[in-house]
Amino acid sequence: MAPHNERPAASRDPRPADPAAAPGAGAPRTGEGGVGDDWERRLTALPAGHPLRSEGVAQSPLVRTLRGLPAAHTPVWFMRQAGRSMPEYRAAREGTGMLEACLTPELAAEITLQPVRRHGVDAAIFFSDIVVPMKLSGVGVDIVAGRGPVLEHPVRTAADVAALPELADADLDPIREAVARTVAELGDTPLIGFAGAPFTIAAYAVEGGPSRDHLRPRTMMHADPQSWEALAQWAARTSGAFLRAQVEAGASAVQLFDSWAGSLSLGDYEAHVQRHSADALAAVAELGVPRIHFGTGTGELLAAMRDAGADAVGVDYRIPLDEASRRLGGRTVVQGNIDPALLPAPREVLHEHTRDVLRRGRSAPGHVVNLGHGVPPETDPDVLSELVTFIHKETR
Ligand SMILES: Cc1c2[nH]c(c1CCC(=O)O)Cc1[nH]c(c(CCC(=O)O)c1C)Cc1[nH]c(c(CCC(=O)O)c1C)Cc1[nH]c(c(C)c1CCC(=O)O)C2
Repeated sequence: MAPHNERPAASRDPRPADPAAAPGAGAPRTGEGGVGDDWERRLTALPAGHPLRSEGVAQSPLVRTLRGLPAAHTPVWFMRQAGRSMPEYRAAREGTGMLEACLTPELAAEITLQPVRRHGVDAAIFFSDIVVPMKLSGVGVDIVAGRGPVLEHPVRTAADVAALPELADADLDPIREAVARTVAELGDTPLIGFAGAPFTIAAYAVEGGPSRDHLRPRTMMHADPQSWEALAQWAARTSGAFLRAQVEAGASAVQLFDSWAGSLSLGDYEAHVQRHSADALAAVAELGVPRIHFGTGTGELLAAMRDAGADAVGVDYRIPLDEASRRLGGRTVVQGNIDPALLPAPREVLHEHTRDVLRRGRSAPGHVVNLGHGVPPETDPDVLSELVTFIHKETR
């Protein structure tokens, strides 16, 4: 790997940078997990030959930043970077259903690699979907184009919950194979694995499909707390196993997507949701990979989401990163939060907004640039490539 220019972007880290330092060599910033945690100790459970054990991936801007260490530049990747905005994605997906594509290892690996090749982003995100582990366990679910996940039978009663099939370890083999194929091509670029958080998974299960306010799962947690508990535990086990399979096969970081947690009050989040997300994140704790926790509309939940066991918190476009960092006590790495609405704006407008995001991100102990939510399908892919170059130039 080329030696890194170790000058921190905005001298936000007063410690001298040492490019030869082993992971975890930095002085701890906090004593309770998150930034500055004892990474080296946490690596011991990772399989031999794992990419995170290589110098290239361990010293990559994404991994260093998520660990709270200074990096060569501010890393950037985009949620939904693999998808309909790219002509090569549309070509690869031609005639293949979404879930079928996710479960064809060669195709899933190829699609995962496409945005890394095209945009030069600092991470790949595994091409799959939050409902894939549900599908692999045997639940009747499909992804309907333009709509999202739809279940054959919504899960609404104690009997529905009791009938949910358990995911078997061997069910995850196509995931392991796709991840292994992907990391074999990625070199020093880390792969981010992901899963849906229990609330977001349960929201699809109880509603039976996409919904706006997620009323049914929110009703269930109060009206039938036992069923809610059993459903959320099932979702945490299933998502946890999905995360673990990706990490063991080669993912070097993970993101838990609680996309719909923004419909919850802080009280409901703490009483009925947080411990289940903590269980999902705990499934990879001993493997030592950095963990990102993301939701939309979750400005009130940021600290609670961090406390579920995350090293970094993803922030949507609704609150600025300096305010997010303040709510996190200034001790947690943040990810975000370019407003996807600005992608088609004139270049100077997008650049000014991006500079503002970078400036505000400097108030946190680390900043990974992302969008506030996924790449809209109609995005001009050249805008994303140019944005990556711009961010790297601004922060080198
Ligand atoms: C809520 C959610 C889902 N899936 C996901 C979430 C959490 C993130 C978020 O909040 O957006 C997660 C997801 N889905 C997909 C990825 C792949 C990696 C990446 O980010 O590049 C990831 C991380 C691929 C996908 N997942 C889906 C697509 C589009 C399918 C297609 O190309 O036909 C992709 C690329 C389908 C999907 N799957 C889901 C929805 C709402 C949709 C959109 C339906 C549509 O508009 O057609 C459920």
